Amino acid sequence: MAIIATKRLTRIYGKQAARFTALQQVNLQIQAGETVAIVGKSGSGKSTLLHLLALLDQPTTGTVFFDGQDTRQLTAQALDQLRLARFGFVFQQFFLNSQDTVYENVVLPLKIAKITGLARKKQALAALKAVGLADKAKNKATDLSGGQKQRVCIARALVNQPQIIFADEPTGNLDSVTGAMIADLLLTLNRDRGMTLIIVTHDPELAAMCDRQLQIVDGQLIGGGQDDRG
Ligand SMILES: Nc1ncnc2c1ncn2[C@@H]1O[C@H](COP(=O)(O)OP(=O)(O)OP(=O)(O)O)[C@@H](O)[C@H]1O
Repeated sequence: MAIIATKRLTRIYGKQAARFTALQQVNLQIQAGETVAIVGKSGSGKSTLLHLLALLDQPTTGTVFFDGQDTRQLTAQALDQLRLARFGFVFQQFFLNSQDTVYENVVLPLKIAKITGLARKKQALAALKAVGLADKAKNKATDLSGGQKQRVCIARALVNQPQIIFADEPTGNLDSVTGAMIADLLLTLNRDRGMTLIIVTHDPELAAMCDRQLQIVDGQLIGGGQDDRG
């Protein structure tokens, strides 16, 4: 069974004259362990789709299924729990607490999940080690390079051992060499741990490294969805 599937997923922003259909009737399936790039021109609806798949936003019509479950049937609290336990997020703008240490940033999802004591410390340090930043644990986040900051974000995303990592332009703020390192790191997590990766990207190299590309044109999925029967 697909870990994520959508049926006629549609998102309309605004009302009346400002009404805009950002995503239209998207049907797709993503299997556990896949790496999927969401590609398309600026404004085509990529981030809109990612936010819906990650259950950060709700469709106007249509459905997202997670592990076969219709997510419309979940309460807000159940959705929060699901995201916290199963999803990790990486964004272009990092969203680190810059005055906190690297360790404090990475440990945050574990605190929210109420994991305490030695288990928390071990998990956070293991995540930092996985991204090659164990030696920077005590540094302030603000003192890191762009590539290092993104590695902290990846450590934070994987610290809860999620099933899926959602990334929105994870290499967008990085030079090409650093971007390639980050792309490699994400793909390594998929290979070594089986984490499903769903990545919005303008970076053709990163997109080509993924198993599959979902092509979005004007809010419609024109290729790569696996299931377009609707
Ligand atoms: N909150 C919103 N209210 C109104 N329109 C929105 C909103 N968010 C996005 N849009 C519009 O929906 C369309 C799709 O936006 P989206 O951010 O999904 O595109 P994108 O493909 O991710 O673009 P980019 O590559 O530039 O990030 C755009 O035309 C955008 O202006």
